[in-house]
Amino acid sequence: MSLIDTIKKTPKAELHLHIEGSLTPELMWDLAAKHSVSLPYNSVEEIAAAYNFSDLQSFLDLYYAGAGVLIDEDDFYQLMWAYLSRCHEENIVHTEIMFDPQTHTERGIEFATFMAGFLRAMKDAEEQFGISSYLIMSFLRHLPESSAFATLEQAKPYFSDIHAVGLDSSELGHPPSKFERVFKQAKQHGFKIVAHAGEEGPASYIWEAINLLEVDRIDHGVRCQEDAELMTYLKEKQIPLTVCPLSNLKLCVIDDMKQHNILTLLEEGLLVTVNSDDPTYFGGFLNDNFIALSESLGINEEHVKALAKNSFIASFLPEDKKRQYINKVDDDDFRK
Ligand SMILES: Nc1ncnc2[nH]cnc12
Ligand SMILES: [Zn+2]
Repeated sequence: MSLIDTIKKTPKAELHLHIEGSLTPELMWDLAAKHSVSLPYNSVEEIAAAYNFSDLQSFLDLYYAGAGVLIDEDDFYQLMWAYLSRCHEENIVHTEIMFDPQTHTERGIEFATFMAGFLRAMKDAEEQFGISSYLIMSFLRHLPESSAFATLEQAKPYFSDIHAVGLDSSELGHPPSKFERVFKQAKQHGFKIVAHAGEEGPASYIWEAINLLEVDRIDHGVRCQEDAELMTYLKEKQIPLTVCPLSNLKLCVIDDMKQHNILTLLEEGLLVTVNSDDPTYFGGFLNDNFIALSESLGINEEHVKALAKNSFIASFLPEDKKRQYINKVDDDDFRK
């Protein structure tokens, strides 16, 4: 079997995916027409052609504008359903999905509207495809701490539907320490904790995420290599990094995929996983990220299996489920 077939057929979990970043240009176009939202584009092709970014902020500006077409419950259903259908095609059997409540509540959309759409699609995907999915509620770090506290409060009726809280948006100038008190409260409510750190920001932000937010995983974390002590710590504690190769390339964190450090980190013994981040903006879903690594870094079947196993180890699934999936990665029967 070719490596591409192995990539496609291997059961995988995805742990770093922003649902708003899976909005296709086609769905954006259709929903804009449905709600008479004006877009600064004249066609689906023009939307796709606009996706050239110089850094994280240049992407975020388009990403938040694009989310403006998501208005009613069915829009959020369609968004989630499209992503989970793609998971089914890609053999993603479990996914932990970030959503940004403030992107919607700041526009006057009710918490109940997007939660109902998301949860209905997640239930349908579980029933029709057997895909399990968890939600990660992410706070926008460019907004004040008070807004994150208000979001945590608004989420109260949905606490049992949410597995973890996270931190995303503009990293530079918004260190994890800004949200220490919110995450302390979230932890007291029993949530798992993740945070974007070390994507554009320095290694010190990764230390803050570990020491102040007490994260269970770091999202991105690729700048950890700048601090040898941090590398040793991440390895010893096996703190997972949810790495997003095509995202790093598109946002100019690296100039060339050949420079990506994911293979070095894997071979050094860090618990790294492959993820798509915002697949429709960055030119590829999960399997495309694996394929990019095979083309540029020459990853082989053993690497693919190790990365797929890591995705389950690093997930928030119960231990027995993790074990079942890890065994399945080694079980050649899934390829037949
Ligand atoms: N790659 C990324 N970094 C920070 N915030 C994000 N929100 C969506 N994608 C993001
Ligand atoms: Zn992200």
